[in-house]
Amino acid sequence: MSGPDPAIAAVRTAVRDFLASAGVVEELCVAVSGGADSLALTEAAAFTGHRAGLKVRALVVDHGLQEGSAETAARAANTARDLGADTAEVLKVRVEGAGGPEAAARRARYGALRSALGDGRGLVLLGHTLDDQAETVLLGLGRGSGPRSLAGMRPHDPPWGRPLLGVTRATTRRACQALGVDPWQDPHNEDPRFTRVRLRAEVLPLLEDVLSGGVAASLARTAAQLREDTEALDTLAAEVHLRAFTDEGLDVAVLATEPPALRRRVLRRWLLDSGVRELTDAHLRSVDALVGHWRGQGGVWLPGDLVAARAHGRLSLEAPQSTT
Ligand SMILES: Nc1ncnc2c1ncn2[C@@H]1O[C@H](COP(=O)(O)OP(=O)(O)OP(=O)(O)O)[C@@H](O)[C@H]1O
Repeated sequence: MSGPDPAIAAVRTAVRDFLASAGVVEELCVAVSGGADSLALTEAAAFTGHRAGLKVRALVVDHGLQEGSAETAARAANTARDLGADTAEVLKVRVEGAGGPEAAARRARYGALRSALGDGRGLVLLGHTLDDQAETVLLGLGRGSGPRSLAGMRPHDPPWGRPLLGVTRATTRRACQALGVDPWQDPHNEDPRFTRVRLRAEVLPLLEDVLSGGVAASLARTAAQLREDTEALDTLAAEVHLRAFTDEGLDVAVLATEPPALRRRVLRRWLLDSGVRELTDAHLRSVDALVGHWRGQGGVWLPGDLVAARAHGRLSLEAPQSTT
């Protein structure tokens, strides 16, 4: 008796392993764009989910941005049902707000997917692959991002789940072929005006050639290693935060004895939790200088209209003094 096609089996195994390590899942959803990644994922989620007694809901977001988007979404929903999803819904969203159409679409998409999920312990599976992870890491390296960005996307990031971070895009394409489905090709994925498209089409193939292959897997491995390091450092930083915390602000004496890398993690968490938005590395280093390079300097202005200042051995965060 022959088993399933190897590509289908590889995707199913990835989903099975992911679900086995996900803890209790009460509701299993799959975010379906209609592309090869999310269709292969849908089949594997239905196959694995049904064996675990779970119903599988396919969620397709229609951003309404491209002509014929409603038909594309309806087709994706139908294919998801054909592949075994128990239900398939199209979520129509309005794309608006700051940051350009890509960012606005992303916000609307994740907002709609989150709202579609019930209150229980539900998961929305996303079809990001090993290649997506490699592109994220490479992009981050080129832009000088910190280890948090280079750690890439997390497989378990409730309510999001990414079971395919160890599966290549070529495998999901082969799985779709073996399943007899014709995935939707997003025209944006061919458009060289997008940095990510050029990275995918030009930079990664060249790197693969120069380094004799295996680059995408290596980049994904680097991300996984950095993720472990980042999580360990975050745990240590949370302990320092607890020791430094007082009602009047953070105790400088506690922070000053810590290595800068740990100190900046404490300060980052403190600033983000206090409402600072779009914190850059330069901001963070200026706040850190209030501890590590103290020469009586004034407060640091931060996005979100807040000022971090040092007084009486404490760091505090306040609204700026009005000058009128
Ligand atoms: N229109 C959509 N409806 C439902 N899910 C979607 C849609 N578009 C993307 N997704 C989900 O997100 C996954 C990643 O998609 P894609 O790589 O196109 O997104 P991205 O914009 O590159 O990444 P990110 O979602 O991290 O911004 C898909 O495999 C799918 O699970």
